Amino acid sequence: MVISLEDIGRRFNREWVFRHIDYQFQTGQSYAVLGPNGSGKSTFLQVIAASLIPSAGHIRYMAAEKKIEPDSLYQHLSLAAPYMELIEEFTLIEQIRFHFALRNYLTGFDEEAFLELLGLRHAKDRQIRHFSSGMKQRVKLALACCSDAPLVLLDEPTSNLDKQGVDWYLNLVTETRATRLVIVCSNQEKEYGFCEQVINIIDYKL
Ligand SMILES: Nc1ncnc2c1ncn2[C@@H]1O[C@H](COP(=O)(O)OP(=O)(O)OP(=O)(O)O)[C@@H](O)[C@H]1O
Repeated sequence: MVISLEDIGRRFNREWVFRHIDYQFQTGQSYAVLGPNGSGKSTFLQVIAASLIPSAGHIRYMAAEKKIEPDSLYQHLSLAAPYMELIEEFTLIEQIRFHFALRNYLTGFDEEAFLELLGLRHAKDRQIRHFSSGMKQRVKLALACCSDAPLVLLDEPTSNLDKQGVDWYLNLVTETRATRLVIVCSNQEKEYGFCEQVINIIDYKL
């Protein structure tokens, strides 16, 4: 997959969050989008995900040499973000089965391998609403990384994770990021150290 940004910007009312970004994202590379709180990382990720329209410029998506329209980009991406909710009424196994009824597993995964990797087998019949925030974060990350999508977007991936959870996340990404395009929004080195490319959103303020 290739994502090309041509002079894109996004503003809310009169205030530009970022402007004049020319950039190209390519499969096989991982990218970190950095910046302090409120600098615009999540806004940028939502523009990449085509859930927010850029206020200026153009964004183009290509996969397997075919153009993808922004309206159908959702079929090619998976996302884990603080503003993305799990279905609290479902048990874990219901959540997993619901998700993978709509998306395919990444090659090499099935329900058994997914449960093994998630490490929450003991809680598979517990409702998500009774999960701790760290357990929910693990579920979100595993669903995003183990879905068969060429584009993986991770916003603040280690929020609510303890040291063991951070190590688990780093293993998950290492196991699943080959041959995909991964974009991580972060302000913590521990969660993006594996990224080959870095974008500082504060470089695009004016
Ligand atoms: N829907 C919206 N309407 C108006 N302003 C918004 C909206 N969404 C975000 N903003 C503003 O855009 C700016 C960037 O916010 P954003 O959430 O993208 O930052 P961030 O870098 O992801 O922050 P954090 O690290 O705290 O998550 C902030 O000033 C925020 O108030």
